[in-house]
Amino acid sequence: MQIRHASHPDDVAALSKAALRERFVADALFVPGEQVLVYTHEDRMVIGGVMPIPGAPIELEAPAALRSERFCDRRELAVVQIGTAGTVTVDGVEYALEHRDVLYVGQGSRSITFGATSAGEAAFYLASALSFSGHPTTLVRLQDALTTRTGDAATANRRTVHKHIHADGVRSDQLVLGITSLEPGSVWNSMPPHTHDRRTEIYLYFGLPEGHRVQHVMGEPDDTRTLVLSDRDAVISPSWSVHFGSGTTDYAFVWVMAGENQAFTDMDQVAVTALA
Ligand SMILES: O=C(O)C(=O)C[C@H](O)C(=O)CO
Ligand SMILES: [Zn+2]
Repeated sequence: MQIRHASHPDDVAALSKAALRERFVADALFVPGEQVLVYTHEDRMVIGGVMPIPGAPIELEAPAALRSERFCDRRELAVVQIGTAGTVTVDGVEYALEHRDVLYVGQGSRSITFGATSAGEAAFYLASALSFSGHPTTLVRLQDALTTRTGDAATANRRTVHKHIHADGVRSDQLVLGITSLEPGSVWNSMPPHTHDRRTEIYLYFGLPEGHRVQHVMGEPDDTRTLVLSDRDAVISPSWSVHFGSGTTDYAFVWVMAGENQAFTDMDQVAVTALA
């Protein structure tokens, strides 16, 4: 498991592009037949990718750095299907996840196994935070997520926000998670920009066609840096950082937060004219 240390905003200005990526970007998460995990000390979140292949299920292992017998001994976990089909079996109960379905796995779950079928690619994105309550494991299908449309085509940011795990939905201790999709012709996500000092947020961009990129903006509002991201790259936003970006075409992203509260609206918006 890769380890990313927590960061101070003053560090960011002096970092080279390569060092900025090493601190905040997680790429190559999706490797056929493997489990790839990244631990960030920002709110002790873990993200990762698991890509089983048909006939070779993968059981989630607790990396040594967690010092726990099982992954969910002290953690809750969200599993997002960004491929097309596959199964997650939690303590003997099998859940079939289609594209953009999310499985919330409660703390205390013992055995978590990822499987693929011949029906399509199984690409599971994992996001986890500390938890001690043992909330029930629950499947949230895309069509059951809380759905809102926001933004404006005139400013190229018309998008649909699906909230799968949130304060008024599936119960969790920390995780708040959803999927946002840009409409054709719209490219700017998360406008107007914002920070939320009480939560870390991680984006995983996906659905970005070959030959396209997202220019992701991070940093304190008055001292931003950009990162050019590819399909299936994740980027960690510490609580002090804005997190927005523009693609060379439309795309989608999984956003997941953990921290002090689960209040989606607890954010400090930043006027575009205040960015530097
Ligand atoms: O497009 C958006 O707006 C978002 O998806 C915003 C994220 O959900 C977010 O940053 C929540 O804090
Ligand atoms: Zn946010």
